[in-house]
Amino acid sequence: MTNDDREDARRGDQEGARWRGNRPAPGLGPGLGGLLDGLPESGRGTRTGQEQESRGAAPGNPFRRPLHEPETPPEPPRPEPEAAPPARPEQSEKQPPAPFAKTSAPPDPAPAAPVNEPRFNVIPFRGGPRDTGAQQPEPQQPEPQAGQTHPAQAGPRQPAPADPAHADENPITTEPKQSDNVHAHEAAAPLPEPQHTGPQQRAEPEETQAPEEDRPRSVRAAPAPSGDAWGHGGHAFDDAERAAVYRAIRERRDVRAGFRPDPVPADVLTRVLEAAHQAPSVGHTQPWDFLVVEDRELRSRVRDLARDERDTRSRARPGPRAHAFSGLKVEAVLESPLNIAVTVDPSRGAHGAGRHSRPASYSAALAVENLWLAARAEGLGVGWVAVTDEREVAGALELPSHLEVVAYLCVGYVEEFPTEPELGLGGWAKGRPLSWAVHRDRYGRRGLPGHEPTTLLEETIAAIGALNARAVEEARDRQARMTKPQGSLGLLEEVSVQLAGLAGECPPPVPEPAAVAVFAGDHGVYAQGVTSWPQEVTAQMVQNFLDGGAVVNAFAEQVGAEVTVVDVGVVGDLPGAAGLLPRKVARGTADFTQGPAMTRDQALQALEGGVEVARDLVSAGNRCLVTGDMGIGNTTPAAALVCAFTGADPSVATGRGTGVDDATYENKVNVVRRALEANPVDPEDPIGTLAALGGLEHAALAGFILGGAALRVPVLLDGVIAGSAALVAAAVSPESMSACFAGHRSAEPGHGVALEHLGLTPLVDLSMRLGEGSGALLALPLLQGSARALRNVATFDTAGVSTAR
Ligand SMILES: O=C(O)c1ccc[n+]([C@@H]2O[C@H](COP(=O)([O-])O)[C@@H](O)[C@H]2O)c1
Ligand SMILES: Cc1cc2nc[nH]c2cc1C
Repeated sequence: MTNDDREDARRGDQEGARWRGNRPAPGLGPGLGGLLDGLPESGRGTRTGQEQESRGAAPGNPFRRPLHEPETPPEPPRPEPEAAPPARPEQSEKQPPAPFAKTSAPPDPAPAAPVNEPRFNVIPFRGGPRDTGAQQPEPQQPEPQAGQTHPAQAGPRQPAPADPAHADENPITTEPKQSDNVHAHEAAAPLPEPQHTGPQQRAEPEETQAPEEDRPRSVRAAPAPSGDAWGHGGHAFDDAERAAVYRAIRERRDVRAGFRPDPVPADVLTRVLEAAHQAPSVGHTQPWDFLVVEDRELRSRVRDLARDERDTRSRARPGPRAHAFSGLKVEAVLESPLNIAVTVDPSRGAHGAGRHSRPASYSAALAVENLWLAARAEGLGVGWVAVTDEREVAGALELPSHLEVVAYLCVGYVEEFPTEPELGLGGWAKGRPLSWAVHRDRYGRRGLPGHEPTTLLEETIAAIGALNARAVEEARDRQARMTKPQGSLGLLEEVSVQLAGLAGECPPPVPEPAAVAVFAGDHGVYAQGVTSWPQEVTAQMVQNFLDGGAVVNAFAEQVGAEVTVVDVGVVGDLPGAAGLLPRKVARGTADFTQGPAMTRDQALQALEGGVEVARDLVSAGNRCLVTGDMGIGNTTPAAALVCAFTGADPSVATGRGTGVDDATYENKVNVVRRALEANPVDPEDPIGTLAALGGLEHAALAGFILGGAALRVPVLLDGVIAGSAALVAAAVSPESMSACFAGHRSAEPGHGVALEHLGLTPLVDLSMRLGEGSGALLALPLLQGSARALRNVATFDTAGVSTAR
């Protein structure tokens, strides 16, 4: 085969070129241009008619087939076809079709579609897309007049009206979407706004209430969407009381600093303790005790324990996390006027109802929450010192040996209550929207009350949008004004522009901290002799990752990234360990030379598993997601996916993986060819194709990419396994590529084919072929450097440097 023949097989295919037309048009710098070009000046986004179509029920929609179809069992194994001879160009008429080569004509020029901005379910960055026009500022609420209820006390907000600009964007659910800039949890509870004045105008106790028409207007039942505002049965609190309850819940904070030394009056403290003591307890055992600690000597002991523990843990954390951890304040133990240790006696009421199944600490935790809410209502701050080992605290407090410490709390009046949870303000973690946590009837059927349940995948795809045009423009403009010759940062300039467009702000946040997720799975095609390594190496390497002994650990440590390993399909059992997410969908895939590798449901489960991992890592405060993989034999399904999605011939897309001899390589090419023949794929069904030809880690990686894109967090791709998963993600949602950066180009030839097809330019090209996330982690500082340059480098005007003549 000549080079020209190869080129023909890979690229000359007209149909392949047509499918490529479905992705954003290339045009900017090498590779990245495809993602950034075509952003209309109007800043109304890039969604083409065709892309719109791909979200709806129109022809060309990858979801013409429902995502969750009734399961049909894979066909029974077919007799093994005769081994095909090695691929030769003259046999091209026998080659399997390139299904995704046939799907689409080139997109129409971008019409004035809405700007794609963070929206429903997107966790906005702090200081995020506000200035892009993407997020409308909260309407200014007038300060309450005397006797009026402040809007902040008014209970959960009404659902925001659907944003007409996006009203048609989710063809899968029929429910109106919530406004982009409203967190689902903020808009969730449909309480009517209070109509009355203040807590002093309380409703009469229930039994003495006047007839409705005789009550003051302020406490009359407000018309409510369902039932009356007094609640069905008339037992609800009045509006002001409910608002107060919800306010205490909403404004409770874990206060770490800013305690005032003023003493807490005895009556106030007693009320707060009384509230704690009224907590529900399993079997009404009330297993708690409250040790009020004012003695400075005792408190100093606990403070020292907390400080030592914090410093030890901070040293064990990767770079940016260590910094954040070392900033955790423990001084509140002494700054606050008193501490309360909530203890539990596990032996109390051991024969009580329900105690066999619920440990006493459950009840004590409820007492802590009651205490916390009552304290908030009294204007008292509470900080839970959670960094310490509770047994050591018990020792420091000289507790009787049958008692355990459930919580150690700092209590006192405070300078202020933080507006948001402090860990959120410090970039440690972001709250999960309520809609992520509510399932209907069956786990996975997500939907808030009153909304049609949807799947995680549908919701994720609906949330993905293109780059923010205004931020892209600002970043380009700034690049041109920075104190350097234009273009001198090469590809990094476009990388920074893409980061800005993704974040919806210029300069964009530096993508740190980063987390690498290594998705691990095994493969039925292993039986076809496609690799020279034993299958058990997958599980053994997972253990190595968890023990910190692999290349991914070394490279992750270097760049301060956290390593998470996700078992989506390892054959063997993996013992539970910190850093391992057990998300096994199956014990490996089926042999795809005999039929589909996975059922559709398995592929969907793995995809959604990947989305969840992305969500959780971003909720944990990560600002960059790095892909990793582990799976003996997984370069074979990767090659098959590359062939299916790009039209490349197996002889072009297949490589030697971990390293195989010539005979094994010939066989591997043949196996890929047979797999494509055994699984005729529907060009309009990318998920069916994934199920037929992919692996569980490929599916999870595709979900991980989609999940990152929906949250507008950069996804740094590793090698050929990630590249093949990105082909799936792009077929499902072309705009998801706006979040993707190719960390490196692997030596595996299918990776180059995939990257070219996707229009991604690798940041590093070191002939590596390890996987695990190794190549992407080496590229992480480049991604971060591009954002740092845009943030930190002075412009010609501010630095007083002359521009070129
Ligand atoms: O990332 C790549 O491009 C890459 C290229 C070759 C091999 N690998 C890794 O090697 C394993 C699969 O190789 P193989 O030969 O068993 O298919 C799997 O664990 C991959 O992470 C990874
Ligand atoms: C040892 C080994 C380490 C790996 N890391 C990723 N894939 C791998 C494959 C093998 C065989």
